[in-house]
Amino acid sequence: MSKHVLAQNQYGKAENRIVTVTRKGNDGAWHEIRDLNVSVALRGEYRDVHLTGDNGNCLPTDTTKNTVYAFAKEHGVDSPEAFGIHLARHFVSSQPVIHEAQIRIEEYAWERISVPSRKEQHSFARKGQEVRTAQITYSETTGLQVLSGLKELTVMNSTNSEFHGFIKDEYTTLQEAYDRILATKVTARWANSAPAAADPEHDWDASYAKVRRHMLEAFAETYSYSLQQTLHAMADRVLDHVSTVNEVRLNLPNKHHFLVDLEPFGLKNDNEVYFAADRMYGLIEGTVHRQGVQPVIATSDWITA
Ligand SMILES: O=c1[nH]c(=O)c2[nH]c(=O)[nH]c2[nH]1
Repeated sequence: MSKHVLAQNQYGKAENRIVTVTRKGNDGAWHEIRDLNVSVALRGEYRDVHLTGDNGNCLPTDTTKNTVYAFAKEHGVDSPEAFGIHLARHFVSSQPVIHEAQIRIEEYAWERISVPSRKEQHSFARKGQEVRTAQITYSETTGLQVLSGLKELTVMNSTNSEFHGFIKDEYTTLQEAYDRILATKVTARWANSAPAAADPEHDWDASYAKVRRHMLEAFAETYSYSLQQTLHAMADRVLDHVSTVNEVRLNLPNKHHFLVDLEPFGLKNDNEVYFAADRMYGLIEGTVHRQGVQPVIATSDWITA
């Protein structure tokens, strides 16, 4: 027996990253997403667990994690508050040794990328995190070089993404995917032409907005067989539509969303509940430029998801 006093204690699985996709409309083509970070803390009769090694009162943190995902399917996520109330009540009412449950939730806000030509809506951009960048170099010999860009622009397609037909060697375990979430945090740089850089009337805000719009529309409209293909489509679209841009470089971390297996709880996961992994991640990088133009954007920057 310890001569010291065990005071406040609590435990549970923290930071369960969960994305839900709800399909609406007759054909289910209108998607709504919720993106949550859910932490569970349980308080109750845990003296023995701490003092004697008897785990008879211990509901595993792994179970609390499973409960979060199963409840997202069973009850849906109407709001962080309603979802948290379901969970907190459940833990306290289902186990006599649990006297209090605290659920902490962060919700990340997304806005729809509206593509006027399209009725299905499954493309989103994370709100309010994007950073615009610019790098200007002036040399006596070579003149002005203006690189524009953005970073921290997180986007998601909740369907229209597949990945299959890849090499399978003795270490390959990845399953082929025929309907997956495609999400990435875009870092983009683009090189502006010398005449644009030298033009005192050049409207930099307008060209930024135009590049951004074409990248987002290409992301939303491309039916993707790989993030590499999406990367190329985004850069290509910018070069097609913005004549003052000569080169586009994109760094696209593949922000993986894994379908949660709900079968052990008797629930079918019809592409509705995902685990949003923050690492490790695939990192897809590439430059696309106009014919005859020498690429100038550095390829060695260290970009993280
Ligand atoms: O779009 C993708 N490109 C890849 O190269 C890749 N590799 C992987 O495991 N998943 C994916 N997805």
